[in-house]
Amino acid sequence: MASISGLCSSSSNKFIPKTTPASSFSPRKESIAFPNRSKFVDRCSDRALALSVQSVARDIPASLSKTNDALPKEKKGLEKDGRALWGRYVDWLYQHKELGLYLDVSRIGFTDEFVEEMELKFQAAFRAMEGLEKGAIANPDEGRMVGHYWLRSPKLAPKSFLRLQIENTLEAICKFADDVVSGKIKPPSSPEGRFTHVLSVGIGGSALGPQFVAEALAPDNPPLKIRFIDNTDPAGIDHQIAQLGPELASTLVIVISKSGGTPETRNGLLEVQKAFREAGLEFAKQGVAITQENSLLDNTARIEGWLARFPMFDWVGGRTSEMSAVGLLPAALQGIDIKEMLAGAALMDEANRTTVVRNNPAALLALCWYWASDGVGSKDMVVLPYKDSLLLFSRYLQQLVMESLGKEFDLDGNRVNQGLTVYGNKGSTDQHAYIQQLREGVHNFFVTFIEVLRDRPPGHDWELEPGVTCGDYLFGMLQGTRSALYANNRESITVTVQEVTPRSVGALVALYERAVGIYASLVNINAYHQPGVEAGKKAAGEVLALQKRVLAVLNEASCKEPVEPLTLDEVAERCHAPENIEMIYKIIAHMAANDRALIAEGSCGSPRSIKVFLGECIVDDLYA
Ligand SMILES: O=P(O)(O)OC[C@H]1O[C@](O)(CO)[C@@H](O)[C@@H]1O
Repeated sequence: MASISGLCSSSSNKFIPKTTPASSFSPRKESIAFPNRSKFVDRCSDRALALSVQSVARDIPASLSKTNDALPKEKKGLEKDGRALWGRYVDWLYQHKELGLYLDVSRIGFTDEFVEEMELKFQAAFRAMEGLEKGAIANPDEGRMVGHYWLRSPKLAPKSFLRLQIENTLEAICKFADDVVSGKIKPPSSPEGRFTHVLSVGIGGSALGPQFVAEALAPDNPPLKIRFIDNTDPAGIDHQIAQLGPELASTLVIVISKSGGTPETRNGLLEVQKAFREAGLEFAKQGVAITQENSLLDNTARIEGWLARFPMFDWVGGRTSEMSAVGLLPAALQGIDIKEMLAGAALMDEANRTTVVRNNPAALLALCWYWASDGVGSKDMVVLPYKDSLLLFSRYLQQLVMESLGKEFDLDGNRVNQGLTVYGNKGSTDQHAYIQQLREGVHNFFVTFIEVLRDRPPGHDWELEPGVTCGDYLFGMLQGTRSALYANNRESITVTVQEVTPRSVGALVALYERAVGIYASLVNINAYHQPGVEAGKKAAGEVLALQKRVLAVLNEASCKEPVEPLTLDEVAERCHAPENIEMIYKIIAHMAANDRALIAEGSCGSPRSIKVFLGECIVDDLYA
C-alpha cells in the first residue's frame, strides 16, 4: 500500500542524478553532458549525435541544398550543409542538466538578424511575465491575477494568505489521497472495503491535464484506476458507468469544474448520481468536488454533504490547472508522485526566468513558433511524441495553446485573429497515417518531436535483431522522419527527456505553459481569457430554450380534441421564431430519433411534408 510519503514525496528520481545547478546552462561554453553518461554513452555520445547528423546529410538531395523555391523569400536558405548544421545544433542546443531535458531548435531556420530583431519584444515579454508572477492583473478582461506558477513555488505568491492556501491545499490533497489509498477512508458499501476506482467528471482544462498525466504516469497497477466522463454524450457516459459495473460501489467520483456551472459537467454528475441511485448507493459518501469556493458545485457538494471538497483558485485558469487540485488529486490517487511533478515544474519555471533568450527554453520555443508561423499562426504545430505514454500530450497542448492564443483582438483592441493550430498523435504510428502529407503535401506546419531517450526500464531490453532493439527502431523512425522532413524544408523542434517521470512531465507542462505566455506577449494578446467559447455556449443555451418552446407549442396542439398535427411552418410561427425553422426541424428530427413522445408524419427527407404532434398530452406546465 502506498504511503503518504510514497504518493507525495519529493525525493529526486533515481534516473536523474543531480549534477550541477539548473541555472548553469550554456551549451556553447561546455561539452554536452548527458546524465548517467557512462550508461548512455552509446546512445548519447557526441559521436552518436554526429552520426545522426551525417544521416541527415545523406538524406538531402543535392538539388534541395541549393534552392528552396517553395519557401517565402525570408525563409529561403535552410541550412543543409552537414557540418554547418552540426554547428547550429551545438550552438543552439538548450540543456537543463538537472531535469535531463534538451531543446533542439536547430531545424527551425531563424536567422541571427531575426533573433536580434525580436530581442526588444522578448525583453518586454519577460517584464510582463515578471509582473504576472508578482501578482499583476495579467488577465485584464476578467480582472484576474494569473498565478499557476505559484502552485509549484508557493513562496512566490504575492500575498502570504495565497501561499498558505496553496500549501494547505497540497497538504489536504496528500492526506486525503493517502487515507483513500490506505483504506482509512472507505466507500460505505463496497465488498472490497476500499476505493478501487476514480471516476473523474469534468471537461476542457478540468479533464485534459488529468487525462494526459494518467496516460503518461499511472503505474500498470495503480492503487485506484481512473476513468473519465468528459462530455455530455449519453452513450459515452453509459459506457463509462457500464465498464465500472459493480465496482461503482468502490468508485470515488471526483467532479471537477472551476466555474462549477459547466453544463456538460453538471450533466455528467446528474447521470452518475442517477446510476448511484439505481444501484442503491449513496453518492454523497463517494463524491468529491474540486471547484471555486461558493460555486454552484461547491454549494451542492456542501449542502449534500459530499465526502470532500478541494478548492480551485480564482487566479488559476482551467487550462493551466494541472498543478492545482485539478491535476494533483487524481494523480495522487493513482500513486503518482505529485511532489515530483511540482518539483519538475518548479525547476522548469526557474530556468524560464532568465532573460537571455537562448538560455530560456520557453522563450526559445516562442521564438521558433513566431518564426515558423510568421507570428500570425500561418503554420500549424504538429506535436509528435515518440512514446505511447505521451499520446495525450498533443491533445492537452491543443487546449493550452489554442484556447490561449486563438484570439480575435489584441490587447490594444485591434482585430488580429491570432492563433496557433495544434494537432498530433504519436510517432511512429503517424508515419503510417499523415506523415506522407507532411513530407510531400501542403507545407502548412512545423513539427515538434518529443523524444524520450530511455526505451524501457533497465533490465527489460533485448535485441530483436543482432545489435538492434525495438526501441532502436522507434529512435530510428524519429530521426529518419526529422531528417526526411527537414530535407524537404519542413522545420522541426525536438524536445528530449531522459524518460517519462513525474518530474519530466511536470517540466513539460511548465515549459509549454510559459512558452504560451511569452508568445502571447510577443503577439500582444491576452492568453488567459476565452471569450470565444462563450458564443458557442450561449448558442447551445438558445437551442435548448427553443426546444422547450417547441415542446410547449406541440403540447398545446396535442391537448386539443382532436389532436392538431402541425407543419414545421406552423410550429415555427407559434414559437414566434419563423427565422429558426431549420433549427426547429433539427430539434424535431433529433427528438423523433430518440423515441421522445413525439410523432412526426411525413418523410424526414422532405421536411416541408412533415406534420408533428405529441403522443400524449401533458396537462401540467412541464414545458411552459
Ligand atoms: O472548469 P470549468 O469551469 O467547468 O470549465 C471547463 C472548461 O471550459 C472552458 O471555460 C471553456 O472551454 C475552459 O477554459 C475550461 O477549462
